[in-house]
Amino acid sequence: MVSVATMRMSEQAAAGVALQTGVASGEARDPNSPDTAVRNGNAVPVKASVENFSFYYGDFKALKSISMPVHEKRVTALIGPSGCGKSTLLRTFNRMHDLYPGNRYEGTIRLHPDNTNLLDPAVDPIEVRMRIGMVFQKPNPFPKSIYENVAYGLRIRGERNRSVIDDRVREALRGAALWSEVEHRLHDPATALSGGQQQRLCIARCLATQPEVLLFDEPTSALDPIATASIEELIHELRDKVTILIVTHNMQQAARVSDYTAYMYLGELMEFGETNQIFVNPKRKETEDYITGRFG
Ligand SMILES: Nc1ncnc2c1ncn2[C@@H]1O[C@H](COP(=O)(O)OP(=O)(O)OP(=O)(O)O)[C@@H](O)[C@H]1O
Repeated sequence: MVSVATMRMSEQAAAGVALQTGVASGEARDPNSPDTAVRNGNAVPVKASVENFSFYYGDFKALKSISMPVHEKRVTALIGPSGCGKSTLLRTFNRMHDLYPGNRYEGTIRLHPDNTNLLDPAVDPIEVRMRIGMVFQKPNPFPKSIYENVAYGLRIRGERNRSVIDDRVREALRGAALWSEVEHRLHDPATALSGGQQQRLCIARCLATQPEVLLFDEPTSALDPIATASIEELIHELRDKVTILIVTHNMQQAARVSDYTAYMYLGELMEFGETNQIFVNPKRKETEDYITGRFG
């Protein structure tokens, strides 16, 4: 991720700003495997591979032959101008498009290590959503207590043991950096929380079922700067535990929180790379124009 993103990219480069990147650590698999990518000299496993993926809303082709890796326990940002297909791609990961008739997938999205094609009609979308959680733009807690919001997914999975549920709820609220603020009011309605707390509750709700991937669709666009900073900090902490994909309109946020960035335009993937490379030394002029605010 990039620690300084407020200067124009060309100024950053000229000033020789040393941009900090998350350094891949020793969890590497075989570097020659197609499921790994070499980063900073270390192999980073791939959690999901998007392969030649296209998506149609009826006759409209919204995504065109996208291929990219999603690295394990890293944050990947999807950026690009309005309508380029960021949300369409993100929502594909938990098969949200299945809910509407006329939508059509082509190509594959494979989840590793089991190589499951998430788009295979034989793969149950409910099972996909257990493995891949989603946090939306606006916090959307259920009209239930704080505790029940987090316990919900566990109960759906059939967990009945009260002490197991208690432990998992506590662990998920801790994981979402909310525990200390709610431990004495677990049975209050979730709607009594502030917007930022509600968003962290929605993150805890996802974490309770221990997903492998978390999808964030502009998770801070409805929040004030302080709540935004706490969600960004949380995303930074969560990347040790879970693979994250985030859609954001905010270039500085993409630079701050992500390890990898995908720049999309008109349904195509224009450029994918490490975030510091994309922000400091993009290969394509279109990417540079977007990142520097000359376009979009
Ligand atoms: N339900 C739908 N039916 C038909 N077309 C759609 C539908 N949803 C999105 N589109 C179209 O698909 C394209 C990609 O939309 P998408 O919402 O994925 O873009 P985006 O990059 O996330 O945009 P934004 O940043 O404005 O949210 C756009 O041309 C949009 O108009």
